[in-house]
Amino acid sequence: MYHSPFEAIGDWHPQPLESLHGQKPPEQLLPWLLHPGSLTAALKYLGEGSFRVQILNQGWQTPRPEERRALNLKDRSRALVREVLLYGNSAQPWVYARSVLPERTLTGKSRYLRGLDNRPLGELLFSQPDIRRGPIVLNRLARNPHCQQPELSDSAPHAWGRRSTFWLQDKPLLVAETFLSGFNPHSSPMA
Ligand SMILES: C=C(O[C@@H]1C=C(C(=O)O)C=C[C@H]1O)C(=O)O
Repeated sequence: MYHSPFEAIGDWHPQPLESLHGQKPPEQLLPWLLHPGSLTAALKYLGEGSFRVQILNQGWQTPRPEERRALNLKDRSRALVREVLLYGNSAQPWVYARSVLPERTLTGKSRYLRGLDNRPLGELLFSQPDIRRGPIVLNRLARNPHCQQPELSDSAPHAWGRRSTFWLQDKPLLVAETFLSGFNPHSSPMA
C-alpha cells in the first residue's frame, strides 16, 4: 500500500514568515521557498542540466480536506493527485511534490494534463501564456512513519515546503513542493 511520504504539520502560512512552530527555514532555503518562477527550471539550472521526475503515485482520488478547502471543492470531488520526486545532479532526491488537479480543471484546453507522465508538470504549466499563480504559502511537513519509499530512507523527519494555486483559464490546481534534506543549494534560484 502506498503512503504519501510527507504531510503538512499545520495550516499553510502566508509570507512573510517569522517562524513556524518555533522553527525558521534555513537561510539558504528561503529564496527557493519563495521563488516565483518554475522550480523545474531553477532545479535544472542548479543541476547543470541534470533533472528527472520519478512518479511515486498518480491517480484519481478525493483530495485531502485542506486541499479541497484551498481549491474550493465539494467533499466528494475527484482530482488527479500526482506525487513525484524531483532529482537534479545527485543520487538523492531534492524535492517531493504533490499536485492536485481537480477533474473540472482537466477539461477543455487543459484536458492534456490528464496524460501527465515523466515530463515535469512545470514545463507544461509555465508554457501556457495565460497561466496565473496565486500567493506562495509555507509550511513545515513531517515524514509519514508508514512511508516505505526507499529513496527517502535517508530523509530527515521534518522538511520545509511551499504551496500555491495555479490558474489555467480560471480553473485551479494546487502544487505543493517539499524540499528534502538531500537538497543543499549553493546558490539562490536563477532569476
Ligand atoms: C510547478 C512546477 O512543476 C514541478 C514539477 C512537478 C511534477 O512534474 O509533478 C511538480 C511540482 C513542481 O516542482 C514547477 O516547475 O514550478
